[in-house]
Amino acid sequence: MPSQKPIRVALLGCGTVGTEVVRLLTGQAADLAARVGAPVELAGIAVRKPNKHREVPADLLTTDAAALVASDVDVVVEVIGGIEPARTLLLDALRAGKSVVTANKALLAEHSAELSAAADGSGADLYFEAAVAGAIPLLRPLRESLAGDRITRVMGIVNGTTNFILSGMDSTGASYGETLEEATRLGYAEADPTADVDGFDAASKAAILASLAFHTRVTASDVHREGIASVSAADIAAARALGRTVKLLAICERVTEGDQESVSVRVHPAMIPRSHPLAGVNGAFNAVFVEADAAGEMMFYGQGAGGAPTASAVLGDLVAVARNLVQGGRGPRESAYAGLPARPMGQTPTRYHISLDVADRAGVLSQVAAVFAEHDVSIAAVRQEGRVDDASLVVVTHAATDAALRSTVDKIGGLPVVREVVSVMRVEGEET
Ligand SMILES: NC(=O)c1ccc[n+]([C@@H]2O[C@H](COP(=O)([O-])OP(=O)(O)OC[C@H]3O[C@@H](n4cnc5c(N)ncnc54)[C@H](O)[C@@H]3O)[C@@H](O)[C@H]2O)c1
Ligand SMILES: N[C@@H](CCO)C(=O)O
Ligand code: NA
Repeated sequence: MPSQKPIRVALLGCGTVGTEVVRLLTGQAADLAARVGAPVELAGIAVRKPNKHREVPADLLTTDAAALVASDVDVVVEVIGGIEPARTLLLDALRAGKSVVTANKALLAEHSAELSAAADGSGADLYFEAAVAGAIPLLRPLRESLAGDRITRVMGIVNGTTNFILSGMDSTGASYGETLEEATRLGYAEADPTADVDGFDAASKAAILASLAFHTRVTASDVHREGIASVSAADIAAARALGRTVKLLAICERVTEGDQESVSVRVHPAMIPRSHPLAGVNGAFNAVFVEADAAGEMMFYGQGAGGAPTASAVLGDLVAVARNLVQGGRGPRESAYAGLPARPMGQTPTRYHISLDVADRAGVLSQVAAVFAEHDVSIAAVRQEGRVDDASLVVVTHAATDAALRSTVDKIGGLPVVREVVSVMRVEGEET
């Protein structure tokens, strides 16, 4: 057993993740001590409701999180969530030289500059593996394992709730509303699912991923965000007809134009081929596809949410910061030296799938094609199927700027021969 002085840990928040952090920390105390080289001791747990029943030691509970942070602790683990009071508590901890482990993506996506500066000021560690894709080791590979490579793209499914809903719509053909109800009933979607279904959660994670991948400070406001509420059963059926499926993707891309580089960071639903590795990621699982110059393509897959999986990542970080305290040294600092500009969505190259109901008569296809040509959008594939008195027309484009594609869709929707724009969706994951 290590004889070193214990590493004292303050836990802030004891909900879904916090409860599991306590369980792992106490249940594996001897192994953790051996791995760290000193006992890791829970000094206190800050909660809001001390009388709520919890499977944690009652004598450690306090409602005064600020006093716990200010007490004689070495590490602060934050699993409260939200901006305040988490921001102030963590800034106080870091400024006092206490290392921080947090799962709080919303906070990091807005305030990582301030938090990193506070950590640098005192030499404390700031670790946050649990903030993106839960248990899946992803941030450490980006920050450390791939630090010698040049990452060009990070694309993934980073929200379990929306993936559960889209997978359900795909397998049953049901509407978005019906599937959301089912997800809520089964406890996957929260009572207020806004952060998930409107893409806020995924956008925070995309900002964190892009910052690490491109050594550039990216915040949530740099991320173009679209949720899944407008994905219809018709969109899913249109994807299915083309051998594709719809996923909510977080996409972080390095865009090179001449000698200018920028980063495009976006969250939106997109059709991907069923043969793509991300297409087989169903239910509440997460997966992230990374492309780097030398390493090539990599995929990280596993449980992106849930108390125990998220606590696994928190404990991994806790062991890392505790080891640094015992052995000396520090984890990686923020690396934002590249400072690449964020590319506006309108200027980002994307591809569209457009499904239309059109009149079935001579010249319709050429009228539609003319609108694409007018906007300099090149067509990759067209499929037309005649029905009794109209026709279904499906167009898949080559890459063009998102603004040109949007204008094309607007103009096509206004053509008298177009009866209905059935489905418009971006296409990712293959060259056409
Ligand atoms: N649940 C997941 O699957 C998951 C996955 C990855 C990351 N996260 C992140 O982990 C964090 C915690 O998530 P959770 O699911 O455990 O949330 P939760 O709502 O279950 O738990 C948060 C707890 O913090 C408590 N709290 C609120 N304000 C407090 C305060 N001022 N002082 C002390 N306690 C306070 C709440 O009462 C609640 O019990 C969030 O940042 C979340 O985004 C969660
Ligand atoms: N609400 C998130 C939790 C994990 O961050 C999800 O559904 O993926
Ligand atoms: Na992770």
